[in-house]
Amino acid sequence: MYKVLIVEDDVSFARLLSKFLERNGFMVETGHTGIQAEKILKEHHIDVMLTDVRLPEYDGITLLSKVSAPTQVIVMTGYAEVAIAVKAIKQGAFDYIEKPFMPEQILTVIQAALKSNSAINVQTNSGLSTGKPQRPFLVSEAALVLEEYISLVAPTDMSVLLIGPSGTGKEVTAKRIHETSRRKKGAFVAIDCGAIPKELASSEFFGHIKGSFTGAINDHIGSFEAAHEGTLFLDEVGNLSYGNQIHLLRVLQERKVKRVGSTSEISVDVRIISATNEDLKSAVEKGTFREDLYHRLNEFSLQIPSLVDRQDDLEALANYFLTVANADLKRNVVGFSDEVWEIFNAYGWPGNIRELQNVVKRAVLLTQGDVILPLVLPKEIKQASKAKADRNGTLSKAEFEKEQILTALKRTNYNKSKAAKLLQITRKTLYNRIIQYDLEV
Ligand SMILES: Nc1ncnc2c1ncn2[C@@H]1O[C@H](COP(=O)(O)OP(=O)(O)OP(=O)(O)O)[C@@H](O)[C@H]1O
Repeated sequence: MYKVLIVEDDVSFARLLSKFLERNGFMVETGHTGIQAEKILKEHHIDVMLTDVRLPEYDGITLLSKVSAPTQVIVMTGYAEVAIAVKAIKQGAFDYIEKPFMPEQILTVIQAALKSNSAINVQTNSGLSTGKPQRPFLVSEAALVLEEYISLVAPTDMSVLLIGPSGTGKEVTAKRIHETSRRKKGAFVAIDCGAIPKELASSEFFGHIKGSFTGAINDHIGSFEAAHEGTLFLDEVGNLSYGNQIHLLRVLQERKVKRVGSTSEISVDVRIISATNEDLKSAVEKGTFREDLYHRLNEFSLQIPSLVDRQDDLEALANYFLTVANADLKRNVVGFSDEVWEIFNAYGWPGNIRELQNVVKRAVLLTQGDVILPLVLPKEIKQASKAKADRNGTLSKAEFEKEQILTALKRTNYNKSKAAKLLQITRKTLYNRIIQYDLEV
């Protein structure tokens, strides 16, 4: 979780801002003066500092000089304090924001600051150390909405049903809910309901005692008991047999389990998160999935988007998997060529995040030089993206150029010098094109 330091002498505004950022998944520290902020900076790792310019003791610009990398600083200025904002940026602030601002505006600036930091980390990690990043910094609309829902539902004990295609990160989401819940000290136990034979499901869920059936050579703790005071993740829940659905429902109603072969009941305190990649509602209509169980599991449902529906996360995810693969394979690959990004952006990723992860790892393994080239990508990915490019062949030259410019700007976080470099044109030409195409940047 990223940590933000708010330095603001208006205590109620600081409190409001802090609550808003916490709801959006950040950890927050607050200081009301420069001296308090300095102390916090010494004691905590701060990813982003948001500071007011007008502070008691000394101002935000002086505080800026006491901050060192990798903390990014965003200065909050009053209306018409542009000169101060410019001074702040010259002295190393990442950006400034004029008060009053909309909550979404501050989120966008913080995300941009973190993104520019994560680019540095990716390079450092892939080049110099083997440390793996904790998780990628995702910025798509879909990822932000998902994060918001996770932070709302995690502190409750509601049963959550995760719905989404294979490889989209349902288990990762279930773990995040667990880790940000009050149950985080308890176990996270995952069962793949599609993988356990029907006749062993009871023993898997509820345990058994020695001798209760052929092959039961020892007492066995079931997943419910193992997840006591923690979270039980039921993957592919739609694959449970009708009989096992009845057993599961009974336990969820009574919160007690009986090991197979035993008569004594054991109380369990378990939160259930389940996942499905099929339409459970239609299974209910067809009568293959019990409606009462469906409602028990679905106190809150979350749709996990396909990778193509969160295209803005592709770059962060690919860079993240590059860093992880470098660490795993002890390699030093530094990035992807422009052609590879084009192929990645055009491809449909039917296997979603898992497929991207596998493609990047394989590419790292096959790469001889510093940069991943199309050469090391699987043929089907190149073919699919070529077909898409051919279909787009009807785009006019101007439309094509416009798209290229927008992609480059997005990829460089709207840094025009870097975008021009990427496009292999001069800054002046880029400015001319922005005016010519009336691009909002
Ligand atoms: N947000 C993420 N950040 C980093 N890695 C991720 C993220 N989401 C998914 N992954 C990776 O993608 C792979 C697939 O994720 P996961 O197993 O959670 O998907 P799933 O939807 O549960 O898949 P299935 O339906 O096939 O069980 C995993 O290796 C996981 O580590």
